[in-house]
Amino acid sequence: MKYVSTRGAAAGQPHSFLDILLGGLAPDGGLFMPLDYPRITADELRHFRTLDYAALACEILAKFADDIDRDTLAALTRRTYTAEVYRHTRRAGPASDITPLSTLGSEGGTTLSLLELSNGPTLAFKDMAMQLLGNLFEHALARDHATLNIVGATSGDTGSAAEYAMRGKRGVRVFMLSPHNKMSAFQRAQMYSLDDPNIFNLAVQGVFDDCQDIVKAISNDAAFKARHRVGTVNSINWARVVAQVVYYFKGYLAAFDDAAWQAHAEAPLEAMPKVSFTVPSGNFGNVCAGHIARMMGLPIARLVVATNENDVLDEFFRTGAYRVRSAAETRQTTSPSMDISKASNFERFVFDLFERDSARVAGAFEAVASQGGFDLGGTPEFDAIKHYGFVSGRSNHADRIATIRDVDARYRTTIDTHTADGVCVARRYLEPGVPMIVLETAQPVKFGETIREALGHEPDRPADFVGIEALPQHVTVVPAEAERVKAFVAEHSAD
Ligand SMILES: Cc1ncc(COP(=O)(O)O)c(C=O)c1O
Ligand SMILES: N[C@@H](CCOP(=O)(O)O)C(=O)O
Repeated sequence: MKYVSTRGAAAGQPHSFLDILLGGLAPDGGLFMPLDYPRITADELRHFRTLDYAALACEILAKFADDIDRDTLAALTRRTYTAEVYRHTRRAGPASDITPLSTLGSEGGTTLSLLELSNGPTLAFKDMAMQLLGNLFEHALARDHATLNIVGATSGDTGSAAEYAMRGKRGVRVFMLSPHNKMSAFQRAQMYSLDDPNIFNLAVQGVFDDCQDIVKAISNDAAFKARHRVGTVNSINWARVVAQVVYYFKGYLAAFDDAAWQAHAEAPLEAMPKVSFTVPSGNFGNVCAGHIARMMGLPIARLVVATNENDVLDEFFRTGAYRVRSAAETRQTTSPSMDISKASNFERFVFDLFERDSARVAGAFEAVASQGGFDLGGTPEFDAIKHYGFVSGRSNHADRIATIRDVDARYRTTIDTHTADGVCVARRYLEPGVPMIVLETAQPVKFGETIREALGHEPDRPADFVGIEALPQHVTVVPAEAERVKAFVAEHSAD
């Protein structure tokens, strides 16, 4: 499989998977995308049902990473997706399911379920891809005898997932930018209490988008990037997205019982039953993976993009206007990891929507940089969005509180604030006979303040996180200036 930039001008393209594994943006400022999508067959889908998570991940990754030999890939996925690593499961299924599908109940003539993606070391869906990335990076660096300085941005969960995945890894240093004082107390403690010598936390005086802009500025500085061997772990990195594709397949495979599979034992892909997914969204990385799964042929009816009060994406899918917000307009909410007003991966979807016309994509994102957005309202592209299954909705603090209370009362299940945004919006799109799967993106303990407000008690806390907020914290506060961050990286980078 070869990869090209969404903006079309990346030198030396197309590239292989290993070529683009460690980097971030393409050299022309675009994002890497596969030249085309590998398509699955109905028989393949039926075969996937016999596989455990590690084997399923190997099958799907092999379609995108054909420059890693199959045995190595199998060993890497087997080492990553273990019951020991994804051990924080609370409700359904054995831990070895890795991402159990947990049925809430029947609503609107269908089944409403949660796909548990937060059972890994840091209790958020980021662990699903990040643990694999840690092992892939180790493989690539060992091959090249190289070192890597990872510069990343987080609104709360990517940071801890990356740091837990990379801590102690030889030749790797992590410089993680987070918005100063804008994450939950638990999220801050998770990141800042690490004292591994290869981990550096930088609290940026700004919002998440400022952190992300700095990461992109560094990624766009080819000389700095090369001199300090800068890599990235945000979802601008293609490997992050592709690792997230796997659990859409897993969710689909778990959504139907044996009788339904038997009834479709000979059915072609078009006749297989469909599911819908609702995805709490901010940077568009998670739902972008759903889009890719759908483009590969996974029978998905709807991809529901759920936002919080920071509703840039909801506005786009309702009206066609993509209008990014300034730092001052970005709200600090109780689903803080989604407090994002410039969604990095949205460009990947626009690339498909514009039928891979990279000049048009470049023009649209130049308009984002110079005029703050673009408007597809009333154009054929806006009409075409429905063919991709996308719909959207937003929720707010009151909705989150009401949804957390309702799910707790009806189903004896405590959900986190981001998953609550998802459940709230999913309920607007239930269709009889089409199972609705909401991606559970974090565990409630990460947002204890809001859970207390909603339920009047503390969420359950895994034993390994008891007392974490009281540990000493290690963080350097910096202004939202790329040059200041570069100077810090240059001073502390791995040789
Ligand atoms: C808990 C949680 N939910 C949802 C999101 C939004 O996901 P994405 O940025 O991939 O759209 C994030 C951050 O990415 C998150 O940490
Ligand atoms: N919500 C994320 C923001 C970064 O998203 P990413 O998927 O691009 O890494 C976070 O929790 O940090």
